[in-house]
Amino acid sequence: MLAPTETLEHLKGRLAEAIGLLPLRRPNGLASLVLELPRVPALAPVLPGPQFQFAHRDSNRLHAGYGVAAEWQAEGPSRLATLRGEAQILRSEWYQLDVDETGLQGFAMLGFAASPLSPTKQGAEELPNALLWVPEVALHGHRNQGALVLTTALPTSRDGLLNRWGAWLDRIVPAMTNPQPTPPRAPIALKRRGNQPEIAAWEQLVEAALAEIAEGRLEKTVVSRRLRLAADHPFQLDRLMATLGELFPSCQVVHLRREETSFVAATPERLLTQRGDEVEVDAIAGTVARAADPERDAELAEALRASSKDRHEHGLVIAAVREALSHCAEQIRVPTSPTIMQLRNAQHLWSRVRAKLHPDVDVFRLAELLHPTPATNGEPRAAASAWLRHAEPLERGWYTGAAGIVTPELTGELWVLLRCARLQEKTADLYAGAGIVAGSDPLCEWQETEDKLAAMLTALQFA
Ligand SMILES: C=C(O[C@@H]1C=C(C(=O)O)C=C[C@H]1O)C(=O)O
Repeated sequence: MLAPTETLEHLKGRLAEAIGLLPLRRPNGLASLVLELPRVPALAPVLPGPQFQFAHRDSNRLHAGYGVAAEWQAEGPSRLATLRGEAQILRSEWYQLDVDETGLQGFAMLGFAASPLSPTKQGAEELPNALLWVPEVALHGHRNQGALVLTTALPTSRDGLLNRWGAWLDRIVPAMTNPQPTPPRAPIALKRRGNQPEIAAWEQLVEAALAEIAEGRLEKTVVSRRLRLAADHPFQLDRLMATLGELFPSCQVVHLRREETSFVAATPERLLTQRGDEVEVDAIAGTVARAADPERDAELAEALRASSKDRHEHGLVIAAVREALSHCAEQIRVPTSPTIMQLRNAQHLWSRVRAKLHPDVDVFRLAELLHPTPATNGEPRAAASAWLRHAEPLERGWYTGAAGIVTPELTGELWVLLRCARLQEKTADLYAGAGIVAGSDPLCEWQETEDKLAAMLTALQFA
């Protein structure tokens, strides 16, 4: 195996050899150079500046990006259509040079806030409403194979590019070989700095949702809350990412950062995975806690499986996913009954829905059709969005939005942004929600959000 300095020299050598093969004088578009890595880290290093990371421990997949080679932002009801238009142009103008024949290529990050409309309440994001982002450096790892993908906007000069990309390699390659950060031995004390809404206002919010349901205007809605935590030292992002990966190996661990604020999640829920003409969607709704005692834990799971309220809540998500897919796919397959997804702090009813896509359906179209599902918004969709916009006292920002990876062919995988926090120095804002249907109890739903918040809260104690 190559030592870190040898890896750096090797990659710089490959860069110097290959740079002359790139069409740097083209008047527009992007050029990417794919360089094979002899060793792939489980996690991408956290560096200063704009970056994103998606790490999934169980499937050994890592996608990360640093710097901005190109980006497009959009807002409003046609935000995904706008970004699709940009991506279609990009697709025809993106040159990829895979000198090491890795079969890997550059990719973009697509992400968007819960609502396409501009914020009306306090606590707005630093992230734009919707963003398509091609990083200057991408790190791609799957099992033992990995690559660094360097990307530039065209036209550009050979010498300037050699310097820029060389400097990126100097920053990233040594950082990639750093040992995994060690978490503190004992959990750090975090102070609770208040909820939005507090419990009394939450009860009123749930009662108001139940009244909408009783009057037939809504069938389901998902109300959410924010918990502010304070630490006595700035959170360590690299430690947090490592801890989330360890605690939630089946979840997608996400980090998004443009400026000062880091958005971090460990989400169990995929909005969609598109592979060739196949699409997979997670329907996850219906939740109970975990119990330390295995017998009690199994009883809880059984009660969830048998609960008609939770099955109804779950069924609404399946019906909406089915309806969304009927516009772009056929052979929609839904399991006859949901299985139980067990996470450290909660267990959910889960159905994996699959379908065969019509030709020319891309990830933007799928996101537009599927998001938001009743798992995070409600049913009917438009009525639930409108009701939440006026009734929910917090700005969700990217919580319950989605983010993931888009390939140059415009396929990809997007994750619903749940079990997440916005971090700024020593402050963390955590978000969680609960689905309300007829029969929901406000205090049980509050407890459910506590269980969901516990995911990020536990991890933050080791950051
Ligand atoms: C809204 C959240 O989770 C969603 C709501 C669920 C429910 O109400 O049972 C379960 C999983 C998620 O789809 C959250 O984690 O904040």
